[in-house]
Parts: sequence; C-alpha cells; structure tokens
Amino acid sequence: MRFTSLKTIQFRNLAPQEIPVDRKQVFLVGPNGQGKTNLLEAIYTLCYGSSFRTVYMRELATHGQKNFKLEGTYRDDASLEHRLELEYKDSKRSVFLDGREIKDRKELIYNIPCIVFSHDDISFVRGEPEERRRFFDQTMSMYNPLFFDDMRRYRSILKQRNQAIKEERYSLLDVYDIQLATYGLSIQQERTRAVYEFDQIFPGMYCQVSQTDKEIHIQYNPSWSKCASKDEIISHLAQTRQRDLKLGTTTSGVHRDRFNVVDNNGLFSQTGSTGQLRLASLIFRTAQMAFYQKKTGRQPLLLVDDVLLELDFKKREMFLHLMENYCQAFFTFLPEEHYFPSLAGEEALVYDVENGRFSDHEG
Ligand SMILES: Nc1ncnc2c1ncn2[C@@H]1O[C@H](COP(=O)(O)OP(=O)(O)OP(=O)(O)O)[C@@H](O)[C@H]1O
Repeated sequence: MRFTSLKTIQFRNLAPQEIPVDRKQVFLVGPNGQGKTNLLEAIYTLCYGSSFRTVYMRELATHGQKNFKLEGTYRDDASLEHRLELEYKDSKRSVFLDGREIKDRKELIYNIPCIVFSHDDISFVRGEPEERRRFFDQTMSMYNPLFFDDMRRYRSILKQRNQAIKEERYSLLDVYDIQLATYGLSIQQERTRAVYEFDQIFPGMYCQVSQTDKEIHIQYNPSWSKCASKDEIISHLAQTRQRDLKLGTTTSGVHRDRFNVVDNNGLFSQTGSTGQLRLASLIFRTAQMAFYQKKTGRQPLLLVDDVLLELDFKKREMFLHLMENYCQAFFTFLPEEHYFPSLAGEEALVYDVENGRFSDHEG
C-alpha cells in the first residue's frame, strides 16, 4: 500500500496544498515548528480516524477554525487506486472511502496499518501502567479484530458497572460480573499469548541495537492472576464487591493489568538510563512492526518523527535495518541533519517544510 497524494484543509498550520507522495520514502525537512509533525499527524488521522497527539479532534483545526478536512489517494496491495477522505465538521467526524461512508471505525483501522515513531514513545517504558496497556492493546488490536471487539465490549460493561455502583443500583451487578468475566478472561488469555510472542522478538532486537547482551523482557501481570476460569473470576468479583462499593469503582479486572519491562535487576524503568529507556521505547515500536508482519504478512506504513537524531551512527544503522520492511515511510528531519541523503534511496521524495508549506527540497 502507498499514499500517492495528500491534501489537508484547515488542518493545524498546514497550507491547503496537494502534496504528491508517490514514493516509498518521503522526507520532510525543516526547522522546528514548521509543520512536519503536523503532516504525519494528518496521515495518521486519515488512516485511523484519530490523532496520536490528542484525543480532541477540534484541536486539529487551524486556530480560529472549527472544521477541517483531510484527503488522500492511495494504491492498495493489489495496486488498486482508492480515495480516502476525513471531514470534521460541526463537531462530527465523517470518513469516506471511495465515496462510501465508513460508519464503524473498526473498518477503518484494518484498512491502512500505520505505525508512528515519536519522542512521546518513551512513556511506554517510563510512564504509567496505562501507557503500556494502551501500547499492547493497540499492538493486538492491529491484527486481531476479535480482541478489538472484546475490548470494546469489556469497556462498555465496565462503564455500566461503574455507573451502577455510583448510582447505587445493585440489582444488575451479578449480570455485569458474568459479562465482565467473559470478555475479561478472553482478553487476559489473548494478552498472555501476545506478550509471550512479543517477548520472543523484543529482547533480541534490543540487544542488537544497543550492542549489549543486557536482556530486557516484558512481563504480563494480570489483575485476576489467581483466577484461571470464568467461574473463579465471577466468585472473585463477588468476594471483592464490598471493596468496589466502598471505593465506588471496579477495583479488579483487565483494566488494571500490568505490563512490566524488566531486566536482571528489576523494573527497567527504575534501573535504565534515559538513553536506554529511549532506545527501548524505539525498539518497542520496531518490535510492534515485526509482530504485526508476523501475524498478518502485511507491511505497515511508517511515520518516523525526528527520532533518529538521538542515536549514534552505529545504532541508527542497526535500527534502520530492523525497520526496513515497510510499504511506505515518512521521515521528518531538521535541516542540519545532513545524513538523510545517505538514508534516502534514489527514488525518495524530499520536501522542504516552511510555515506549513511543502516545496521541492533545495540542495
Ligand atoms: N491548530 C493549529 N492551528 C494552527 N497552527 C497550529 C495548530 N497547532 C499547532 N500549530 C502550529 O504548528 C507548528 C508546529 O508544527 P509541528 O508540530 O508539525 O512542528 P515540526 O515541524 O514537526 O517541528 P518540531 O520538530 O518542533 O516538532 C507550530 O508553529 C504551532 O504553532
């Protein structure tokens, strides 16, 4: 799959310009704050219907505007041309593929698999447990629509159960417990399998790029760790109900699961240096990419935002080698990063970005 052209209208600081992008590699070069990341964000939003930087769609509209529009044409794996449009108007998002409205976001997210490498990724390793949960849920949802459905249902039941607890409506709690146990157990089993497989990929990649033999692993610690069956979960929920009522929320379940990054000395977030944590977070993404490919046989679209700068030459080479299998990649660079010509294949497109405008690279 490859985007062939992109257009944004009233999106962040970007000028309403049609940008041809029909190459495997597209480089966006410009000083800070010119709009390079904004174009990556526009592509991601077009692919997934939401941004990787904010949950508030209205923030994406140009200051002083309320609406925006994104348009992209792409060729799919069978070389068929498609047109994807996303419009945000009157606080409502609509997405059209070849003129047909896509009502369920689920249909959209399996259309163009897209992976972003950004500075914020360090939160996978260092941040709150929720960040890692989100990362693994995203990793699994990318290839497994059943997992995506289970997550949706679980969240919906959890919301209803918490609402019932808050409003002191206890008659439906038994029913909610059964549903929570059903979907939760399925999620827990899938997470166990996925982390096991992910952990076959991640440690080797980390050793390769960091050029150490320091082993880092992912550990999955489920909230219902002592419950192997649905009945055991249901009785656990019954036993802990008083605690839930007292605290006004559901205190156990897969929404409380933990994914820890560990080395020989314990939690890597506490023992690793900032440089090691940053590197590990980049490797999380490369492993996500490899994992996706292993599961689906498809190559994702990559959006790589300024992350190469922090790696020394050797690590950068290793890292680029690991993330070679993409269908198309967009890289952002500062003008002084002179090494991008060595990275760009002969066919690569290079744009200078200035004040939200894209022009052919000079020089
Ligand atoms: N909603 C918006 N409307 C107009 N301009 C915006 C909006 N949101 C952000 N901007 C502007 O976009 C610019 C930031 O662009 P972007 O994040 O793409 O930077 P960049 O070129 O990737 O540089 P950096 O390397 O610093 O991230 C800033 O000038 C900011 O003021």
